[in-house]
Amino acid sequence: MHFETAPAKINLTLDTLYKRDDGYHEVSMVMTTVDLNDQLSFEKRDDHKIVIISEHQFVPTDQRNLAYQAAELMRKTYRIQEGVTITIEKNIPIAAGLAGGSSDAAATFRGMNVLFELERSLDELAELSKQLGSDIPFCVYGGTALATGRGEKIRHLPKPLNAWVILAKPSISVSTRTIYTALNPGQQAPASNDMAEAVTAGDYQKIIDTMKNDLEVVTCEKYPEVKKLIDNMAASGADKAMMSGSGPTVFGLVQKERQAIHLYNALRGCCNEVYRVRLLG
Ligand SMILES: C[C@](O)(CO)[C@H](O)COP(=O)(O)OP(=O)(O)OC[C@H]1O[C@@H](n2ccc(N)nc2=O)[C@H](O)[C@@H]1O
Ligand SMILES: Nc1ncnc2c1ncn2[C@@H]1O[C@H](COP(=O)(O)OP(=O)(O)OP(=O)(O)O)[C@@H](O)[C@H]1O
Repeated sequence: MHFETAPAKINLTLDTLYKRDDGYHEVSMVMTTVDLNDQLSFEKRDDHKIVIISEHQFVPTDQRNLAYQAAELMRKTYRIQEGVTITIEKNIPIAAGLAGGSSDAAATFRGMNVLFELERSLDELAELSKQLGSDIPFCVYGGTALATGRGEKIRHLPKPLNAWVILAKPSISVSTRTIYTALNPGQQAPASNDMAEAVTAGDYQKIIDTMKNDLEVVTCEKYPEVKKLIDNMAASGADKAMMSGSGPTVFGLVQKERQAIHLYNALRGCCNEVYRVRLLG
């Protein structure tokens, strides 16, 4: 039996540069992990099957699960004969913009690497993983990174300084594809290089001043409750409130624990799913 932790990620920046010929968007973004984690366990089986176990009612346990797809790809690539049982304890909200499924897939690449004693590098696993999703290579490494291309090219950054993150998820699900499809890219000046500098310098104020997400305007137009939540979080004392990924989760950053408790309690009044976590990066 082997265990892996799969953390959620937030985007500190998300610049959309242009639409590419392959249908994806060229992006530049700074991503960092937070301590809201799924827990996965991996156990060998004799019968060649990939079995996903999850008690969460909305987590698919068949081929639609990204962890299943990762296990299948690992088996094919490294000619693994045995099967695997993957148990997923789901704590990251689903379809939330927090890369929950991508992080489970990434944990499966790492977990099977250990379980079957493959001794492959994280670089090799990240390279393999990109065929399943743009966010997965980042999740293979975790930490903090500047991601470019369609999100799969990773430049590691140092851990950002300590900060509290309040996450609030409205009770709607947002399709990443739908949001990218409605996007008009390249409308705002890119901020990710400045964010990479701010993170490297450990400059909290510059991090706050540089945060931006080009997908926010698209999601807010379709779902006005997301915009309301961002405004509510800012009014309740977040140093900066912004949407993560394609949404609908909104997060606010603060530095002091008492501010974090205050913000958490304020948000609990208007939103069912609220989490108080820390930057892990
Ligand atoms: C919104 C983010 O989560 C920010 O980190 C990512 O950009 C999305 O990453 P992801 O969920 O891993 O996305 P994928 O599974 O690769 O792609 C889902 C859909 O999003 C769109 N997509 C995704 C990434 C990208 N750079 N450009 C795109 O246009 C494509 O329509 C694609 O069909
Ligand atoms: N392991 C998994 N956990 C959760 N959802 C999964 C998983 N595998 C596949 N899915 C499917 O993927 C869809 C998106 O879920 P996920 O939680 O990964 O979204 P997300 O956090 O918005 O992802 P991203 O931020 O990468 O766009 C869900 O509708 C779900 O059916």
